[in-house]
Amino acid sequence: MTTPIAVPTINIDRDPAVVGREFDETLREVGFFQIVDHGVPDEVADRCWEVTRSFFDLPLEEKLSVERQEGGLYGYFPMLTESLAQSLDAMAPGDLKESFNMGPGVVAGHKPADETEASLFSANRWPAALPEFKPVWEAYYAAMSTLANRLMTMFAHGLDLPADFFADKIDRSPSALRAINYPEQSAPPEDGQLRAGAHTDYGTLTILRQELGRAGLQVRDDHSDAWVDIPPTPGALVINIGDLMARWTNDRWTSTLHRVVNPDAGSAVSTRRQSMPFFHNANYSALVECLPSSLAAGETPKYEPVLAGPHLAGKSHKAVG
Ligand SMILES: O=C(O)CCC(=O)C(=O)O
Ligand SMILES: [Fe+2]
Repeated sequence: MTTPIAVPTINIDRDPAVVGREFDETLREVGFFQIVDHGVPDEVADRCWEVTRSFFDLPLEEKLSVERQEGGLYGYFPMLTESLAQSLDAMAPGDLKESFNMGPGVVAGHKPADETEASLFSANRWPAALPEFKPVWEAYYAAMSTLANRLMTMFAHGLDLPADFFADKIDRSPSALRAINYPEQSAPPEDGQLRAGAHTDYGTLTILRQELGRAGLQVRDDHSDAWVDIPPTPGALVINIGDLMARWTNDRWTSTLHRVVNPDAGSAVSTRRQSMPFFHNANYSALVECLPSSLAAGETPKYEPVLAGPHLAGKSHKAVG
């Protein structure tokens, strides 16, 4: 039997060129790692985490007052609204989760290219019952954007590109901050129904905060034909790359399949789980095509060039119908 892949923990408070090199070594094997010493202030992260829990504890009608609008991507998604497995065209029941989603909002001076981009830059919805929710989420969104930009610079180093290679491709990115609540399961799941079905993320990179003590996130290891746990680790954030980065690198870096499994039935302790992924994206009109530094002599690009925005919107709509 092959040894399962290791998902390393990397301190990023070091020379970005050295860290980028370590990212490259890891991402050639598996599209996931954890980071520590990432500079996100604890109070910004913890206040956001706590107000989010209060949001999910609100009565359903309060949550529905900020429900996602038809065709939109932001606001509250009730239980079973999304099936991530369907983003890969697999047939699967709705995921056993509810979520709240925030986008960049309307950005002054940015003129969307078309209606789809305008929907990604539409106004956010905020729950009236929690006045502190909006400023606290905006602060965490800003901290995640700053961290994502730093990681993209490190990625450029790891890919032998100029440090600012991605800068003009991510300066108007429609990134999304999401909070997910996976409630206790009082009834058995349907066949093939998970907390989050197997999927790859769609964008450049994802920054995920998991709840300590609530396992469930697993990544696919094709070499050993197994699912490998990513344990929630104090102070660490999980980083994974999405499909756009895999396309950019011609699969030198893999957009790894992952899922969130159901808790054991009849557990004596609470199995409610909260997580907060920040899905970083490239600009809507950024052309994502094989990077010359990722093409070995004699190789041809595996993917057609795509515009980042329509690729993202196409995948989201498959998952939420
Ligand atoms: O909740 C988690 O730990 C991961 C969720 C996830 O992979 C996603 O929403 O894309
Ligand atoms: Fe994911």
